Amino acid sequence: MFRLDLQRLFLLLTTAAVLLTFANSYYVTYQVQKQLLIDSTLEANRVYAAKLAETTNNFLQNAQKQLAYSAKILSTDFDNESLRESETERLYQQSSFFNSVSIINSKAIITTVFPKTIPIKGLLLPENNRNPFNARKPLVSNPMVAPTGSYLMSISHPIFGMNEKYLGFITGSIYLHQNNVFFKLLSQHSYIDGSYIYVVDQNKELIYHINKKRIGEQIEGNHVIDSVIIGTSGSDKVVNSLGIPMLAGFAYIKRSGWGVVAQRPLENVMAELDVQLTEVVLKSLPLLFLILTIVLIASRYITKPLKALASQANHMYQNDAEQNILNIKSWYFEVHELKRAILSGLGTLKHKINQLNKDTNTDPLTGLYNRRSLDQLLEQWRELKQSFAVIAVDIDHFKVVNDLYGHDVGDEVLKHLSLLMKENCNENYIAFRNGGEEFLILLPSTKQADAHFFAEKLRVKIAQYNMPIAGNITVSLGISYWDSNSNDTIKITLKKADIALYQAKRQGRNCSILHS
Ligand SMILES: Nc1nc2c(ncn2[C@@H]2O[C@H](COP(=O)(O)OP(=O)(O)OP(=O)(O)O)[C@@H](O)[C@H]2O)c(=O)[nH]1
Repeated sequence: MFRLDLQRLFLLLTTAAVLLTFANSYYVTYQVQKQLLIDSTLEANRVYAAKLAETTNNFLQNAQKQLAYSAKILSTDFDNESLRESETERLYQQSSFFNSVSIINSKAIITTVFPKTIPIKGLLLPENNRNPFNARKPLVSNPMVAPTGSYLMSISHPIFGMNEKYLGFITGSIYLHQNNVFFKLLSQHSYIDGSYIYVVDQNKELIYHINKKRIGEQIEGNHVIDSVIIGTSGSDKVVNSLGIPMLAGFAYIKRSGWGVVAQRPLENVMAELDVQLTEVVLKSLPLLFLILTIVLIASRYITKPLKALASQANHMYQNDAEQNILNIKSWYFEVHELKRAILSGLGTLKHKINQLNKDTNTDPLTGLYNRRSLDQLLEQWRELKQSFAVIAVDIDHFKVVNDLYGHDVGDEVLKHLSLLMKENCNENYIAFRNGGEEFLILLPSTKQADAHFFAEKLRVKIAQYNMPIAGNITVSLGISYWDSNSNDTIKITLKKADIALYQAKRQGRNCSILHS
């Protein structure tokens, strides 16, 4: 089964944490910047709309002042045609406010017009265009269709003669579908960032729009327009008549009751934000990579000793395991503790294994090596061609000891006898308990005669030894010899020692016989 290692886990978690932190910062920055940009765009548009409203207001005021001045001059000699003609021309030429200037008399007849090319002189003012005539006061009209068919709006001023007699009025017209003063005034606005302005009258009709075709269009369902024509100024989000979300600033033009709106598509603002954010991301990438590299190095540094410990824990049975574990650098607390625990565990394990080895290779009663150890050692010696003599030892009439004194005393005899054999063996001789009251002593690189001499010496020592409760006992011994030149197998050699032992028994016991 696939299991993540600590380094990958560490790397995965820290990388995820770093990336999430960065992503969160980007997200928060994006949200804050978005709000800031929206707020600043709304504010910029509000200020701009207010400025344009003020400019338009000033323009209307100036235009009315000019008309008032002309009305004053005309009031002195209204019937003078050449004065009317020169005054309309002067107003048209000097002010450059109007597309045409005309004078209407008290019978609503157009008496004078400039440029003269406009064929309306002598015409009666249409009933639906008589607002300025009837109002008898300075007026800014709503857009209307003139007798010539032009879509226009007019600014007018009444003319009063002696004794406040109403003589008629003078009016300047602005042709909304042609190049006019509004275009000069309002089209200075930069359209690079997708923003634009428009002006609506009290009837929500477009008086000015960058797209001239839309002039005269009535706009419904736009809450910004609804607000501005009732005299409110401010800024807000709005969806325009084409369904495009906009950030709009709007301002009321007091003198005419119109509204000016400056707006920018939200999408353009967001595109600007995307550019800014991409720049932020690109600039933070080096730091992100640096952090991830540090994380990678740190993960290796932190997990390296743990990995080494885990690897050594899998090779505990190797001889150099302990040294390898000691060589692992434990530079932080947990690894140090873990290393200590593993070393302590290894020590306990070694001790247990030694104990286990001892238990499986020795006889629990006497502490001598058992038959299993004997077989292993003889197998080794056979491979190494190690010559040896073997002495088979058997207690004489041991049954009698058991019968007379009990099994426990018999056990004590076996223990004492084993001790005696161990004490008399030099460091090369090895004694085994072969089973029951039979023992074997292996004497490596020992000739038959020397082995026989040793057997005799041992036999005498045993015979002289005073066993607890049982007193003196005797043993019988059989000796044989093996080397690599021998025709016998090791098994036969042991058998021969056995045969010699039985020979000793038959000869009366308490003696040793060398197999011949
Ligand atoms: N107490 C005790 N007795 C044991 C043990 N193993 C074997 N014996 C006894 O050793 C005795 C061996 O008896 P035998 O094989 O008849 O031989 P023996 O009495 O020693 O006589 P010979 O060998 O002919 O001299 C038996 O009575 C076994 O019960 C042991 O571990 N403890």
